[in-house]
This record gives sequence, C-alpha cells and structure tokens, in this order.
Amino acid sequence: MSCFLSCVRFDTTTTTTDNNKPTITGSVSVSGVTCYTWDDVESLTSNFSRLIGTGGYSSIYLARLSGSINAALKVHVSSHRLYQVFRSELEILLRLQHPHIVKLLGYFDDSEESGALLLEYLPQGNLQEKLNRNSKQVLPWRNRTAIAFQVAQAIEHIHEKCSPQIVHGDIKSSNILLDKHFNSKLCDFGSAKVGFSSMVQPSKTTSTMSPRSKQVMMIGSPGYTDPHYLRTGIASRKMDMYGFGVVVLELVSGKEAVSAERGEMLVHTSAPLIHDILDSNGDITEEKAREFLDPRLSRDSSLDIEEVQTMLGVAAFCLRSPPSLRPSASQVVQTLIKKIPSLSFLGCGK
Ligand SMILES: Nc1ncnc2c1ncn2[C@@H]1O[C@H](COP(=O)(O)OP(=O)(O)OP(=O)(O)O)[C@@H](O)[C@H]1O
Repeated sequence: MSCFLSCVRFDTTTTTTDNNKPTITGSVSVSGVTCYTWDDVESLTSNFSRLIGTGGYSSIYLARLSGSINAALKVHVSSHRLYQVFRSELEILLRLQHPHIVKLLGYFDDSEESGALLLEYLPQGNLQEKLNRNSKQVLPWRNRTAIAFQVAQAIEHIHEKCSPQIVHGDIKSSNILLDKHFNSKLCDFGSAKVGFSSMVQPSKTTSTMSPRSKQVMMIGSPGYTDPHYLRTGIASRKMDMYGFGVVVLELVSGKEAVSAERGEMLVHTSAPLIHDILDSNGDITEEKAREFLDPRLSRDSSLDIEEVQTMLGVAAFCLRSPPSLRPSASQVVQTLIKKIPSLSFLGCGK
C-alpha cells in the first residue's frame, strides 16, 4: 500500500515545460501534405460511398489512395462558423507530428465555407466503441494501460513539447483512435486552443456576452468536461488532464462516461471511490479496485491488480479540484512508466 502512495503522488508545483500520394490531377503537395481539389476528394472516396464515422461537425468517409492504402476523409459541415473550426483543426494538424496523434495526409479547402481533412486511417475505430459492452472483443488489460500511456504521451507533446503549446479541449474516448495493434492516436483538434502558457480566457470577455453566445463558445463533451471550466469558461491544460482522468476510469471500469441507459455520469457514480483514494492520498485497497474493475477482465492473464490500483490513483489525481492540484501530462507519463511494468513491452525506458 505504501508503494502505491508513491505510485500516484505528483509534485503539482512543477510545471515543465512516399510514395503513397494519389496520382490525381489537380493536387498540390507541400511538405508531404497534399492540397486536393473537390474532384480529387470525390474520386478518393468513390463519391462518398463509405461512411465510417460521424461527429458533431463532420462526417468521416473511407478514402482509397494509390496502392490500396486506406485513409479517412473528414468532411466538415458547410457553414461559415464551422469553416473556422475546420481551418483551426487544419492549422493545428499541419504542425503536429507525433506517433500517437492522427497524421494529416492532405486537405481540401474552398477558402469560404467548406473543408475536408484527409487523415491516416485507423482500422479499429475509436476507443469508446471498443470498450462498449456490445463489442465482440474484450480489450485486454495490457492494451488498456498502453492506450492510457500513449494518450498521456500525446497530451504531453501538445502541452509541453510543441511551440506554441496546444490545449486539446475535448479529450474523450471517441477522440482516441486505434490501429490494428490497438495503438492509440489522439484525433479531433476542432476544439483545440493554441498559444497557452498555462491558462487563457476565451477571446472575448464572457461577462459581456449573451448566454447563447457563451454556449456556442463552450468546448468539451458531456461526462468529460472539467467543472472548473464550466464555471469559469477558462480553458487550460488541466482541463485536458480532467478529460484524461475520465478516459482512465472508462479503461478500468469498461463503463461509458455517460451511461446510455440511465444518463448517469461515470465521474458521479465513481465519486465515492475517487474521494476514498484522495482522502488516503492515493491509496486504494485491492478489494475496492476489484469492485470497480471491468468484470470482463476477470480472466485476463495480463491483469495485474497493482496496475489497476495505479491507474485508479492516476484517474483520481487527474479529476482533482482545484485544477492546479492535478498532475501534468509528463508527470502522468513518468508515473505510468515507473509503476506499470507491462508498459515495458512498448519499449519505453524507466
Ligand atoms: N482517421 C480516422 N480513422 C478511422 N476512423 C475515424 C478517423 N477519424 C475519425 N474517425 C471516426 O469518426 C468519428 C468522429 O470523428 P471526429 O471526432 O474527428 O469528428 P468530430 O465532428 O470532430 O466529432 P465531435 O462530435 O467529437 O466534435 C471518430 O470517433 C471515429 O469513430
């Protein structure tokens, strides 16, 4: 137990810092990212014949590049306001390169109100679907810890390793995509905010705005939104850590952030456990950890209950209030490397 205390205690005072391109006429490639015409887009998706995902702002279609390479085309809904969302996502993706962030391959931009992003295709879809009780396959424990670790690395990259820094603003399991080996990639930078040192107010003072325009500016998704952000409208890196905490609870429990049947939020149903963990400074009994654990993992040979305890401790610290008490992404990465031995198969050093 005392070992576990050191597992999840964070020093919250430290703030660190091909050739596969389609041979389609009309396309222009700059730094490996290709600018397509609408005709190209229609041709790449065989006239939008296969829908593979939908979001609040977009539809995602399977695209075929030369050499039978698949890609995903994210077509933003046409409107002046959503065009800004598309431009912002495009500009952010153009400068992000990380093994656990979805890769931009190309884009279409009519410079007025329509845009589309061509992204690498992640064949296993999103994490929310994979954790769903109706999913045929149960995601093994080993993959769940790896996913948490890789997402923490992606967040560490945008928060601390790129300049200017980026707040994702919508960390949730449906924005975590999985490749054929269940490696994860963070996607959907449509809510992201750029140029933060730690905290920033939305561009206009919220006090002078109507409730409706305030609503339009709010980012995040039900079940994942930092209560501090909801109260203040201030987006910060720590709001991403809150969303990450909810994702870790989903990975451990196999439950949804908002239950489809009852509409209950996982952060609410887990509150007694989170309080217990925080009251005992990161400690949690094996029995309580087992009670919370996804029952589908009971026969998983890769399951290690101490790792479950560590993951729950990490989640509890990420959900802490005030936000300044939450760990940074790099502190989470370091804790996971030290305390989750199975991550060694990913080749990360101690
Ligand atoms: N590159 C990809 N490969 C495979 N599937 C993808 C890819 N990109 C998106 N998807 C699928 O489409 C879904 C929606 O994508 P995304 O979150 O980018 O859209 P959005 O309109 O920004 O959604 P939101 O409502 O979260 O803002 C994802 O959850 C995933 O299932």
